[in-house]
Amino acid sequence: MIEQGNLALLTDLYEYTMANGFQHEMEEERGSFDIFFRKLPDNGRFVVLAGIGTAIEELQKFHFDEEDLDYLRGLEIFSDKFLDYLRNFKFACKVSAITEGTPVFPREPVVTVEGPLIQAQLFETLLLNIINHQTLIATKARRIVAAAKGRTVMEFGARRAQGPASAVYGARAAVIGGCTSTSNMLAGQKFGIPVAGTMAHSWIEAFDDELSAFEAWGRIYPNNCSLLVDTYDVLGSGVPNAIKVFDQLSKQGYENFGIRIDSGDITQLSTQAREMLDLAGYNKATITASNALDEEIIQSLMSEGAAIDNFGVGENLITSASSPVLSGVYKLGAVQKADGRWVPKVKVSASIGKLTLPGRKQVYRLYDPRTGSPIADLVTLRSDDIPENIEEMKVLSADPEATKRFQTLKNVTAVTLQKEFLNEKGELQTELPNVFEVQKYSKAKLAELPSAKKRLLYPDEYPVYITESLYDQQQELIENNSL
Ligand SMILES: Nc1ncnc2c1ncn2[C@@H]1O[C@H](COP(=O)(O)OP(=O)(O)OP(=O)(O)O)[C@@H](O)[C@H]1O
Ligand SMILES: O=P(O)(O)OC[C@H]1O[C@H](OP(=O)(O)OP(=O)(O)O)[C@H](O)[C@@H]1O
Ligand SMILES: O=C(O)c1cccnc1
Repeated sequence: MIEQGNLALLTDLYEYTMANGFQHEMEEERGSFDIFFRKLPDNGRFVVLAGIGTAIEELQKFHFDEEDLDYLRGLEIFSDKFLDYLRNFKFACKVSAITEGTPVFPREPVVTVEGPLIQAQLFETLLLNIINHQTLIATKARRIVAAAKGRTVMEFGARRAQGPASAVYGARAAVIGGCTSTSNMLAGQKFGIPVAGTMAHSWIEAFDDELSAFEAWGRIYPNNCSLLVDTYDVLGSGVPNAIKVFDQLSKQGYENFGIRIDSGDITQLSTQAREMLDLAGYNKATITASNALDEEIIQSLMSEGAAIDNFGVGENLITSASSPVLSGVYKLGAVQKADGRWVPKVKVSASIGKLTLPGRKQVYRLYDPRTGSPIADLVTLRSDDIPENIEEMKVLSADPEATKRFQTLKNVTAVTLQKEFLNEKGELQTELPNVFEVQKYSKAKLAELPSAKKRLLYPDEYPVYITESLYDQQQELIENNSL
C-alpha cells in the first residue's frame, strides 16, 4: 500500500463529484486554494510544518490506472468526458509552500495550490491527509526532543502506529521533529534514516537464563552490544549480568556497550545502574530508557536527574497521543474567471473563528533587525507591495476574535516564506531536501524563536498579522454577503 505510488483515489468522493461538476459548469475557471491550521495540538503556539516533500512527490505521481477508471466508471456518476479527462490527466497546478520544517502559525497559508478548479479540488483530501499527519507527528517529536535536552530520541513506534503508512511516514516526521533514528526498517530504507535498536524481552526469555542470553548477544554483536536489563531484576541481575558480558567483550578489545531499562522507576533504576556501570569502569556505556515515555515523563526524569543517554519513544510519539488531531484545512481563496480576472472568495460561517482570508496570498516572517529574532508573521495579498525593510505599517491581527486587532509595525525586516515548488507543468522548481536536511533547517528556524514561544506549558503567543488591504477585502466580501 505504501509503495503503490498511486494515491489518486485516496480522497473523499465529494472531491470527484465536485471536479466532475466543475468540468460541466466552470471548465475554464481556475482556483487558488490554501492550506492553513487553526487550532494547534497540545495548546502549542506553532506546528513544525512537515509532509511537504511527500506531498510534492505524490502530486508528481498523480495519475489514473485503468483499474481506477473502471472503478470510477462503475460508480455511474461521472460523465465520459470527465473520465477521459482523468485518463489523460496532465498536472496543471502551481504549488507553492513554506519550506518543510519551518515552525508555522495559525491562519497563515502554508501551502497554496493554483490551477484549474477541476484539478485543484481533487487534491484537497490527499494533501490534507499527508500534511496534517506529518505536521502533527513532527510537532509532537519536537516537544519530546525539547524535553530530552540534547539526549537522543529514538523513534520506536511502528508497532503502535495507526497502520503501516502512519508508521513509515510518522517515522519520517519524527526525524523532522528531531529524532535521530528509527527502529522502523521500512522508514530506514525509504528515507535513509539510521535504524537503531536493542532487543526484546523474548530474546532473554528464550534462553535458560539471563546471562546466557546476554553472552550469546555479545558473541553475535560484539561491536555494539546493548542489553535489555529489566526482564527479571534490573539492579539484582540485569546490570550485574550485563557487566559480566562487557568484561568479557572488553578483554577482546570491544568498547561499545549499553543497557536499556523498560520498566519501573526510571530515575532510580538509571542512577543506580549508572553508578554500577561507572564503578565497573564502563562510564561510556550508554543507558537507554523506554516505556510509554512522552515529553512530560521525560521532563520529570530530567528534573529528577535520571542518568539517561537515549530515550526510545514509541506509542505517545507516533500517535501524538496527548493531542491526536491536527485539523488543517484547504480553503478556496480566489477564483480566476475565463477572462483572466481573479475574484477573491471568503467563507463566512456561524463561528467567526472560521472566517477565511480571501484572495491570492503570500506570507512573510518579520524580523527585528537589531536582535535577528522573528517578532511576527504577516499574511498579505500577492498584490500588496511589501518592502524588505518595513519602516512603518498598520496591520491587523489575523485572528478575527482577537480583542486588540490593530497594530503598527515599525522597522522590521520581511522575509518571504512561501516559494514555488511545482510550476504549472508539474516541474519541480525547488529541490526537495532529504529528511536530515529538513531536520537541520527546522532546528535553525526553531532556534530563531524566543524561548517563551517554544516552552511546552502555556507558551507565549506569536502574532500573525494581515495587511489592511487583505482585511478590507475580507470585510467588503462579508458586507456584500460574498456574492
Ligand atoms: N521517575 C519517573 N517519573 C515519572 N514517570 C516515570 C518515572 N519512571 C517511570 N515512569 C513512567 O511511569 C509509567 C508507568 O511505569 P511502570 O513501570 O509502572 O509501567 P508499566 O507499563 O505498568 O510497567 P511494565 O512495563 O513493567 O508493565 C511509564 O510511562 C514510565 O515511563
Ligand atoms: O512504550 P513505547 O513508547 O511505545 O516504546 C516501545 C515499547 O515497545 C516495546 O514494548 P513491548 O511491545 O514489548 O511491550 P511492553 O509494553 O510489554 O514492554 C518496548 O519494550 C517499549 O516499551
Ligand atoms: O530496539 C528496541 O529496543 C525497540 C524497538 C521497538 C520497540 N521497542 C524497543
